[in-house]
Amino acid sequence: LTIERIDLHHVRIPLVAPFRTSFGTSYDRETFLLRVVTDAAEGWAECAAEPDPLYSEEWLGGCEAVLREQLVPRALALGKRLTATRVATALEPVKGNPMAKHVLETALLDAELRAHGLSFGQYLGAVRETVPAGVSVGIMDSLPELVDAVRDYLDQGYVRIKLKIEPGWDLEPVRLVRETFGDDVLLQVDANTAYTLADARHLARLDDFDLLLIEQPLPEDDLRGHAELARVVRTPICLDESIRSARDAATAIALGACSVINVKPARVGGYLEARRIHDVAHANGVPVWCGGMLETGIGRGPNLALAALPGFVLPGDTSASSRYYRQDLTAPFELVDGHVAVPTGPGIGVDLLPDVLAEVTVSSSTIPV
Ligand SMILES: CC(=O)N[C@@H](Cc1ccc2ccccc2c1)C(=O)O
Ligand SMILES: [Mg+2]
Repeated sequence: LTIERIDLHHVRIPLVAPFRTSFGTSYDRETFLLRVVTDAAEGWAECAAEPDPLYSEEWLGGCEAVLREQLVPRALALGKRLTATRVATALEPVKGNPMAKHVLETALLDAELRAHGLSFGQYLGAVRETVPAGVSVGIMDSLPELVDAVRDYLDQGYVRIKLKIEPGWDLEPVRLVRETFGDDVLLQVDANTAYTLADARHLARLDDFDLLLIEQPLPEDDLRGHAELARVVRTPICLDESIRSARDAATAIALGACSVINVKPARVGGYLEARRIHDVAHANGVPVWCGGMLETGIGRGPNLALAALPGFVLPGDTSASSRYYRQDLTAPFELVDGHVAVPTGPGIGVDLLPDVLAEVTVSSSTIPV
């Protein structure tokens, strides 16, 4: 492939409802889409970062700068030899910055696969045509509002409920959801690093509620703490922010820091590394599931292809478009009998709706190639 043009489309899309986590509240999704025009086809990808570095150390301004100054020049240096796999290798000398790497690698992979008429599912090794969808429920202003939200999602058919928790909003909401909706609902929690090892005995009280897992209770760099916690808490520990690579996955598994992994391509630098994490976990008998970052259809499409790999045995956060957006940037992903269909078209298998993109675009810019 030869890169002919790269442009960024900064978008701001209102969320259907505020989304509150232990690290903040979002009222709309602000991000950029990267379009790469090559001699063979065009590719698109969505940056998962937010305006502020609260989920991880990356943020939109930083992603754009590192793409312009570091990543795109290294991809261009490949000239005609450029392929998505070669770009992934060319970007390795650049430390960190996985979300910035993910958006460039994914756009190039989209272009490459479209040129070959291959879908992400075919390329990654999908074994299913639909995947069961879970839903991530934010921290609410009151318990009744939480119950209403969970009831609505269950009525829509979501097969798993994930509750965001933080100190002061954990045991009560979990107990109320369990009491209200019964023991059969698949239920898990996500703390986004909000606790410390000093909270171990408190977190162990969640064992009464038969949760599938407790996601990222401790800081992302506290593998030892998660391993200690796993000795006190019976509920399986799942890591999200702590796992940046297949090597991190191997380390966390070996240390007993987790027994489930939330795989997010944007957090690990792209789909190639995400598949390696799947392979490492699968080889160790550790279940994985596909996490989400409030993606529009541009990011949701390839995530669904990943979620269809054999080791993705737990419902992911691959919710329908309507979970976050009244109007998605692509044809909406719908929940049908608790499942969402894996795109079958070439590349990411979705196409932007130009008028919707125009409506939510704040600005566009070009990266010199
Ligand atoms: C679906 C889900 O819970 N995702 C992340 C948290 C997250 C990620 C990115 C976000 C961007 C804007 C607002 C909230 C966000 C929450 C998680 O699993 O930890
Ligand atoms: Mg998480």
